[in-house]
Amino acid sequence: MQSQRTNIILRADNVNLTLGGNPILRDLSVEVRDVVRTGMTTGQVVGFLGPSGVGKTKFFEILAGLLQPTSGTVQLGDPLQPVRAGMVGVVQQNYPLFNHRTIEGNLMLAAKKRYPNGSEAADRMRDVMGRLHMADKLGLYPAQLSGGQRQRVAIAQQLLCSDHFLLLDEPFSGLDILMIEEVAEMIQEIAHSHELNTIIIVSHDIVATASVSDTLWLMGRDRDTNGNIIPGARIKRTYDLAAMDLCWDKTILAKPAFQTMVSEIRDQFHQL
Ligand SMILES: Nc1ncnc2c1ncn2[C@@H]1O[C@H](COP(=O)(O)OP(=O)(O)OP(=O)(O)O)[C@@H](O)[C@H]1O
Repeated sequence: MQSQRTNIILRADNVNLTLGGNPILRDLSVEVRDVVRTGMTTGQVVGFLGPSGVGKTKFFEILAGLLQPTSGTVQLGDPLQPVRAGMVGVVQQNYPLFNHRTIEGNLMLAAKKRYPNGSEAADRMRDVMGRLHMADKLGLYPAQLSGGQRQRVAIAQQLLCSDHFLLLDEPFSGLDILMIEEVAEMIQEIAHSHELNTIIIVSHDIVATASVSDTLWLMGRDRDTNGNIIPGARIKRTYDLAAMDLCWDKTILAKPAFQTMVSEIRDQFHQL
């Protein structure tokens, strides 16, 4: 399908992070451009892959404005502006919800931060929950939901109080195959509900992540001429799945080019 990448809507420039004297991220630069398809609203989905301990979470926190890098900048939006905490919704794995409040009560707390007018907050909350096929769960308590349903509520919470950008930490972990498909569909649905919507997924599940992404970032470290690791991770490789015609279509999972890419990524993990 014909697509184009236009304005930059997220940009990290020469991000460095040193913790306890150890370089964790080194001169890390990356950008996300608005993907445009004629006659369609197309958001962006970036899959962010890398071996355990390489620095994904730290970069994730910097992208969300939750951690200040040692040097470098992150800008996002259209027009670009320096990231501040709250601009990016972060959905962590443990989906923190207040157990003594109903789902509606939990979500109204988030919605009122952004929409001080109670009836507007309630309208936005019902709209978001409707889009996530959860409108009938508003009266329940968190303990009455399944893990997947709690995840949806956590996503709804972030959609209500942030601006187009969502970071999902391990959205597929602990889910069975049917739930993975359902979450993948939901991610695409949210992404494509607004042109600027951009979802960044950090995950160890290469296939599920690649199946929903239009871009993949591979994070890793360089090696010197003797093969020793140079401390500090960078984005080692970017796959443009839109240009490779490997996105927005469930049938890509069966395409030989998709399978070749997945095994290439698996092989690269040993070097990253
Ligand atoms: N406060 C700290 N001081 C020093 N080093 C730290 C600190 N916090 C994290 N690190 C180191 O930073 C590196 C990157 O950690 P990070 O949590 O970002 O990795 P990750 O890629 O998200 O790993 P995983 O996939 O296992 O969650 C790790 O090697 C970790 O030991």
